[in-house]
Amino acid sequence: MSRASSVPVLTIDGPSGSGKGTVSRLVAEQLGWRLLDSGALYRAVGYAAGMEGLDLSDGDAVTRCAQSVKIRFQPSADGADTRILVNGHDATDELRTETAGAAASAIASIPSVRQALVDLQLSFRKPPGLVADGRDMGTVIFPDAPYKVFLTASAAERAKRRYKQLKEKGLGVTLGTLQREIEARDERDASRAVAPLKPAEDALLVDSTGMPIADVVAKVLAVVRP
Ligand SMILES: Nc1ncnc2c1ncn2[C@@H]1O[C@H](COP(=O)(O)OP(=O)(O)O)[C@@H](O)[C@H]1O
Ligand SMILES: Nc1ccn([C@H]2C[C@H](O)[C@@H](COP(=O)(O)OP(=O)(O)O)O2)c(=O)n1
Repeated sequence: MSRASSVPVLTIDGPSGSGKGTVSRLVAEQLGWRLLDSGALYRAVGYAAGMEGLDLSDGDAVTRCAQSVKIRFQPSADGADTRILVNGHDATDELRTETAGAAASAIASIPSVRQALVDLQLSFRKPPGLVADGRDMGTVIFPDAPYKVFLTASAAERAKRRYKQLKEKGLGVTLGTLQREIEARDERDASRAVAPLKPAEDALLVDSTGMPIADVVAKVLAVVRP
């Protein structure tokens, strides 16, 4: 799937709440590499399909939406925050909700939707390098990446992290519901026929349960700079 390229890629795949987004951003900053948040693309398609009033299980309609949607990552002037524009609308806050995560997971199981996002993802591979965060970065999109990590943590810890994160954003959630939602999403992402959530054979497995973020970042950076 990926075209031959000499530009290095570090892939960071794993389940929801394992810390992929946080670790990818910090590692990309340290390396001075670009960042691909592939989950945001699936979230944006789910969101755009919802805005169009589409039935998320209507594969043809959602695929047309994925082929035509305009997604733009717009970094703030100081680079500390990135806004995500979907068809010109700043949808950053809506995209972070668990509802958007569940919609993303649902449309992500449609093979033609995944296919519609391939070229866009490959286009992020530019010098000096790319850190790619998702579910199938090391297995499907960048199988030739020289550096691959699969980041996990226990479901209980991932739910607690997400609970804290959403609470801080003022979103009303309960820990029990969140853990059930996370487990349901893991199950769907891991059991789908195309590009399921699973470690690449050549990925380093990192279990971040009980591990401070700085230690995870150091471990992942060491994959690129031993
Ligand atoms: N090792 C860690 N220890 C404690 N909290 C963490 C750790 N890694 C990430 N977090 C926190 O967990 C939440 C979810 O992390 P995030 O990077 O969004 O995960 P993912 O992208 O895998 O869903 C964030 O609030 C983040 O700060
Ligand atoms: N490369 C990817 C990235 C995300 N997805 C799907 C499956 C995920 O449940 C949703 C949302 O992904 P995202 O990485 O934003 O979610 P988390 O931050 O891990 O909760 O999108 C995918 O199928 N393939």
